[in-house]
Amino acid sequence: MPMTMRSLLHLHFSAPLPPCHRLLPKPLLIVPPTFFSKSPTGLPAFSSSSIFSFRSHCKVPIVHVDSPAQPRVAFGEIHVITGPMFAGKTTALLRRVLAEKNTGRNVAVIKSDKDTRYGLDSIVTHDGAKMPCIALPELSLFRERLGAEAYNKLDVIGIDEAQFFVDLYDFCCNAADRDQKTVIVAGLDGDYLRRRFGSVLDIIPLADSVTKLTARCELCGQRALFTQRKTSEKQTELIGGSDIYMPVCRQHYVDGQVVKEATRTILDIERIAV
Ligand SMILES: Nc1ncnc2c1ncn2[C@@H]1O[C@H](COP(=O)(O)OP(=O)(O)O)[C@@H](O)[C@H]1O
Ligand SMILES: Cc1cn([C@H]2C[C@H](O)[C@@H](COP(=O)(O)O)O2)c(=O)[nH]c1=O
Ligand SMILES: [Zn+2]
Repeated sequence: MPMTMRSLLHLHFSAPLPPCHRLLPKPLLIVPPTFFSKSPTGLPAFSSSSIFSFRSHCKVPIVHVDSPAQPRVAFGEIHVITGPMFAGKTTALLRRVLAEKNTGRNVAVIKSDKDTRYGLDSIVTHDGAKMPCIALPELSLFRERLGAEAYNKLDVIGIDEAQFFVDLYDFCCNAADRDQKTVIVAGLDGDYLRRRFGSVLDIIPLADSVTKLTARCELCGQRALFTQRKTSEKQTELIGGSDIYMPVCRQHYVDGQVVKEATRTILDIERIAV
């Protein structure tokens, strides 16, 4: 049964568009050639006059695809790499961006300017591997900092320390849905209390792929899923490396929390006793 014009338009416009699409240009109507050719019943799906009226009624650009098998790439991609500290997130990001660059694609890497551990002009792994990057307080400044012409030529955007970007969701949404970029995002899923960290978890529904990496537990060598803070600071954001944090398995995370609670209780008792 050939799709009728009304059902096609209903299908195309009935799905509610999520908020990030508010900035998008008018939606494209992508139709395969079969839409305007013979229908399975042998009757033309639409006569030439109805095509004209379809175009005049359909107030959105119509993009023909060459064939249903190879539609033109009209959208980008989002790939998320997450896990605890020392899991290899930056290493994986660096490798994927290099792989894209080696295929001739135009790449750029962004990191949060809050990450001052190794300077602001590169992303640096805990092993010391480096790649030039642009350090920003917010992702919305990227296009302006790079320049519109250079941005439009970009194929791949890498983002490191993604947990520090408050505008991660909208940036990724627009870069992939509107600007046809491949966005590769590396960031912590949880903070030292195993709570969601920034907006990394928010972009999971937008993602083509999600990779959760693990490190090695500093205390037993098992898979480390969590990051334990070794110091007593309580704020969520505290920049640092192995001086402040260590990756731990579930058992040693829980044990560590018990020790911290017991220590806190003893200190409170001593404080009261004085
Ligand atoms: N406990 C650990 N478990 C795993 N890797 C560790 C550990 N401590 C140090 N490393 C080193 O850290 C590297 C990962 O660094 P990096 O890619 O910057 O991780 P992330 O970005 O996830 O913090 C590993 O290749 C390894 O050499
Ligand atoms: C767990 C945790 C980490 N941070 C900071 C510490 C580092 O500067 C980065 C993570 O770096 P990496 O590339 O993943 O090694 O985040 C923080 O501010 N708060 C935390 O709870
Ligand atoms: Zn352990």
